[in-house]
Amino acid sequence: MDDQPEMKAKNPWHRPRIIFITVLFVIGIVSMVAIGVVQNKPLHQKYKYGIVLDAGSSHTSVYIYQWPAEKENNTGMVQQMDACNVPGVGISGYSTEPNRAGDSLKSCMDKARSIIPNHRHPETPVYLGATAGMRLLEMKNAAASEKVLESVERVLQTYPFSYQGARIISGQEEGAFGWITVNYLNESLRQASGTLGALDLGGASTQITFVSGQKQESPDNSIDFRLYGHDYHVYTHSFLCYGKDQVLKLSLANEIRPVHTKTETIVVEDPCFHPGYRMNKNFQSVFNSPCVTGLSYPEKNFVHMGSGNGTKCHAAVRKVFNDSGCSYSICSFNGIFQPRVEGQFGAFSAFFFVMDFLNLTTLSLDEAKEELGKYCATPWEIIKQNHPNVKEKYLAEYCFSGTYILTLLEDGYNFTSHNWQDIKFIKKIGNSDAGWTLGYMLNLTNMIPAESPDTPPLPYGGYVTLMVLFAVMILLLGLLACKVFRRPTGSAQKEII
Ligand SMILES: O=P(O)(O)OP(=O)(O)OP(=O)(O)OC[C@H]1O[C@@H](n2cnc3c(O)ncnc32)[C@H](O)[C@@H]1O
Ligand SMILES: [Ca+2]
Repeated sequence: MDDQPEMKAKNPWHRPRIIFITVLFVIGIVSMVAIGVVQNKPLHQKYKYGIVLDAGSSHTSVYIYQWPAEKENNTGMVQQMDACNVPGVGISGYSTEPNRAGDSLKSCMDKARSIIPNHRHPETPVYLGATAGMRLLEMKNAAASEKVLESVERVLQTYPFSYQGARIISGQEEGAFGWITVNYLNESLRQASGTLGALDLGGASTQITFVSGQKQESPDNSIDFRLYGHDYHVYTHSFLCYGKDQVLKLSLANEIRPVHTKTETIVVEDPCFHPGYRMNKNFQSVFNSPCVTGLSYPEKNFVHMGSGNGTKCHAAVRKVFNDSGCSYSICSFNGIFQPRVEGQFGAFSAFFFVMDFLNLTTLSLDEAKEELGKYCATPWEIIKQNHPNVKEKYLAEYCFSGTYILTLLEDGYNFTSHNWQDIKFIKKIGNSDAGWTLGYMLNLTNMIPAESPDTPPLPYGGYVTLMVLFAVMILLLGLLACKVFRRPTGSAQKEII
């Protein structure tokens, strides 16, 4: 028993060995933490890109989207990187010279090529979707619409991207993808809670889409989605010819009909244009659309003269809605089934442009009607003086467009003063425009899974924190163990001293 402490005290390697083991232990722990951190660190942000061309009736816009390469299936990850407005008219406006349709896209496509990194070009998908302008052209002249699509296809194929096709999308798709876009951007798809309805007003058609708990009486208007593990029963309808440019033609045509055409100068008085507004127009510009049907018209010009009367304008616009003949329990207009509107709505495109210009976005329905009445009665000269920088065509039409919007929402879709505040007039959500294009791309690239993707139980930050805490705990335990392990030796040494 006496020999033992003497032997330990004499061992010259005892202390260095403990130091060596401790150092190794510390290095081990530090390496473990370092490897954990490095291994799980997000890779240097790498983005992927996608391009969607919205070939609308009034103009084409090119949207470029980007998303972090490793997070394709996470909601809210795809963002709009850039939007480019193609100069000139929409592609359906090139029906008589189709080659110019493709050429018109070049400036925006060149821009896309310059802002997307070169090494991503071959894998960047390009989609073109045409909406109501091309639907109408197809109805009027199928061969011309085919040529226009061929022309845009030829040009898009000259770019180094992955061309995925140019086609006319259906009104149902336009409504559904607009709904997906706003709910994806609003991050409402992951939570089973409320979604946003989508209201889109274009130049040639308008769409209404919302989740409805009521019985869907018309299969054409009903879509079922399963997204991120949730089921959605969505009502949608697209009214062709009810975009604001076509309704202007319809309502003008209604006012022209009673006019006696034998007189020298035909004057059409219009309560939806400001007093003092006088413009020479061609009958053809009103009657050239398949939306304005069954009428012969004189090959003459007419004088379009404003009288600025909100009440009469509302009455004139009201005539474009047909309220008779609903074969369902409930309809919007023109015999189309529509359940009662439910929940919150995002109203975008021309709903926003017009209501925002008129400063009506935050008013109640009654206040909006009153303000609009005053605006319509304002003389055209004063309107022009007050807005010298606004395009004159838009400026002349805001009274009509505002009246159409209020009439469509109240008399058409049956919103009331009680649920008026449920409509939010929006242009963007975050940095991305509200519209059908993002939803279209998410769908075609399978970026919205039916089931919720498996997510790690801990976020990255939480994972690293836990790793560090555990490492520190093990280190402390190790040191404690060393101390306890050394204690008998120390007391034995003391005994010798
Ligand atoms: O959906 P479709 O019917 O194909 O048409 P579009 O896609 O071309 O239609 P937009 O939403 O781009 O525009 C809708 C209408 O609003 C008009 N518009 C665009 N910007 C506007 C602004 O700032 N003020 C007023 N009107 C505007 C435009 O000329 C159209 O008549
Ligand atoms: Ca549109």
